[in-house]
Amino acid sequence: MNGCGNEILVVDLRETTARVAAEAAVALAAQAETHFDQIMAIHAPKTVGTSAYIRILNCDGSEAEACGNGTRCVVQALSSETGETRFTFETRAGLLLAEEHTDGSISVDMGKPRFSWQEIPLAEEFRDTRAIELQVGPIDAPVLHSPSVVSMGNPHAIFWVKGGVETFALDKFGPILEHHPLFPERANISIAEVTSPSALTMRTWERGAGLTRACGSAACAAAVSAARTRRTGRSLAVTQPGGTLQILWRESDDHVIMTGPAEWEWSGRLDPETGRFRRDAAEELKIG
Ligand SMILES: N[C@@H](CCC[C@H](N)C(=O)O)C(=O)O
Repeated sequence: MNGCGNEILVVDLRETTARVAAEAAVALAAQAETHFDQIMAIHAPKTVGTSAYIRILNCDGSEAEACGNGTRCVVQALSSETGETRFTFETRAGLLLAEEHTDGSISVDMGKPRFSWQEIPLAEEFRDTRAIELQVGPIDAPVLHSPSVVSMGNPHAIFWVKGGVETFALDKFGPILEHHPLFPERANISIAEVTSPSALTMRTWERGAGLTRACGSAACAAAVSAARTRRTGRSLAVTQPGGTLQILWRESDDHVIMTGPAEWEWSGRLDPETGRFRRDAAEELKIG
């Protein structure tokens, strides 16, 4: 599947106790046909009242706490199977509520952003995480500097730019910043440009996945950071290379609501331990 071009492998493990091995994820990511940004592994619920437990893996085999685009894909896969439209998922980062609307768009309640340096986490104390001391390029003429940092369950840094997000070499400085000692759990690195009080454009170098066409949690992180730094209001259209997400940072309960599309592409059978894979004939079931 894909969510705004973020490549997602949804793996249905509800009927088994098997888990996707990190080696299997790396093997799948290495093949053109099964290359993905994240795996969303759907497991039987662990907690009464939840629809499923979701384990998220990046293409380097590491685990992530949150994946907004992948969550919309899971909603679409499960709703096309069951006809249900509202789901509560459990992840490493807690509970996520999600809903499919009648027009096919899907909203995910991504929870509350966290701003303290310990929660992001950062390796050293920063009292104000709206703009921290970190820069790329010469000390007296940095190319990028003073990112906003926030946790959306997973760690994000957003550098504010002008003149077009595509003009910055994110492929070069993304991996360096992802592994910067300031981020003990690494970080998702984005560059963002505010284009109006209710819109921004951005690109993201994802932790564990590299350059992607979209990142839902980064879109939330950028929207919240833009509002928090008074660059925009709290309801924004966030455009990434793969498409546009609508992000609302709700005043009433501090939760961030992400709304956007999900698209089914094809299905197959997978050995979660080895990553061995066989694509289904077109007429076979999508999931299950
Ligand atoms: N593509 C995702 C984010 C996936 C996880 C991220 N790479 C991490 O390790 O934190 C999204 O849509 O949110």
